[in-house]
Amino acid sequence: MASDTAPYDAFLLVSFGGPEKPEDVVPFLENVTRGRGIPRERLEEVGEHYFAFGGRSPINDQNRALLGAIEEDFRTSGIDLPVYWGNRNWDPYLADTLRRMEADGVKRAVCLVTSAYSSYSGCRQYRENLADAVADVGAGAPRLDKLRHYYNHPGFVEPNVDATLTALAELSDAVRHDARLLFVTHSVPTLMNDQSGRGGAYVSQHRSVMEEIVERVRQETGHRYVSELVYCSRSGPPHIPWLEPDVNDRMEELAREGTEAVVVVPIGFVSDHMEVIYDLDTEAKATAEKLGLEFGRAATAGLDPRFVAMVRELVVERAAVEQGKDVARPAVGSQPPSWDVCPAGCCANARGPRPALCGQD
Ligand SMILES: CC1=C(CCC(=O)O)c2cc3nc(cc4[nH]c(cc5[nH]c(cc1n2)c(C)c5CCC(=O)O)c(CCC(=O)O)c4C)C(CCC(=O)O)=C3C
Ligand SMILES: [Fe+2]
Repeated sequence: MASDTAPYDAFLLVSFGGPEKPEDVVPFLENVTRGRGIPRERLEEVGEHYFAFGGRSPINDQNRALLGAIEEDFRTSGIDLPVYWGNRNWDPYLADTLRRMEADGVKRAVCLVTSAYSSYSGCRQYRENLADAVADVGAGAPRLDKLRHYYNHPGFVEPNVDATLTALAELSDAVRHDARLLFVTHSVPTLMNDQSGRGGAYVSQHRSVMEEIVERVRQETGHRYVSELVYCSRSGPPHIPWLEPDVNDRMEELAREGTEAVVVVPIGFVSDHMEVIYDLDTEAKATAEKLGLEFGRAATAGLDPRFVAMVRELVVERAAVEQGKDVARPAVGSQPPSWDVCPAGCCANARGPRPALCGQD
């Protein structure tokens, strides 16, 4: 039987990677920040976040679980594609995974990266990592296509809507109605936002997800919650502007203005990365306690079956495109479905052009 995922003969999950034991932490941070100009004090501080969790990031286990769920979903949907996983910053490294794919006879794979939005860090840098890994492996490396951005796919947005509703329901009745929704994502340099997508896409994509969730929560609850986009994990030297406000700073202001409860909704993250379990569940929660704010945290998409099914739907959609067929491209909110092949110049590398796959340049 011809598979509806031709021309692909494998699926590749592409992610960030994280340390798994205390001895991994410093070499991991060196991998992440090589040539990125991150001050030493920031590195020491972030190292402490990892040490506080036993030197183990949750991200690799989350990717193993996601890959397992995708494999199972493929199997029950009659899709016969082997699944692979490779990282930018830690074992299993992309080049090692590509070597294994070559040895298994894989010729052409479709890739999902674990960043949903456009930015250099979340898109082009992965495209550069794929180019580097292919160059490393040589002529026998599989050909790679990257799935479109999925921040506005219903399979990503709907789990976030339900998670917001659940977190709101868990607040006490007295404060729920006037609770502030704080949609949280990873801060990036303002220049990186300016250069994201065809310009400013990082923030505008997050805003469209936030507005869609707020509207759907209104449809369910009859109340339009006052909402805003805030940031976590600011890094870099202090003289370089990054997206603001920081979630903690904003909670300070809100508490002073009389807000009694906040729900943080980490739409910038697909699972409970270190930024979620440290910056939100540990640091922001402590800030809320100090300020006397009631605090809720919405779950990330994680292993939600709709999110897992989205991966399959995107694979089938892209295969149909490659077969020359017309396809429906599900997308919710104010933004159209994203491109399959990144346009020239999108998510530019502020340090200058480098070889990248899956785009026009
Ligand atoms: C947009 C974005 C995402 C996408 C959202 C997504 O993919 O989910 C993301 C993901 C991640 N970032 C992660 C960790 C780190 N990011 C760092 C540094 C930086 N991130 C940046 C941006 C982003 N990062 C930037 C502009 C820097 C400055 C250095 C540079 O310009 O490249 C540093 C260095 C120390 C520090 O500076 O904080 C670390 C340790 C982890 C793993 C977490 C875990 O272990 O669970 C993940 C998934
Ligand atoms: Fe990061």
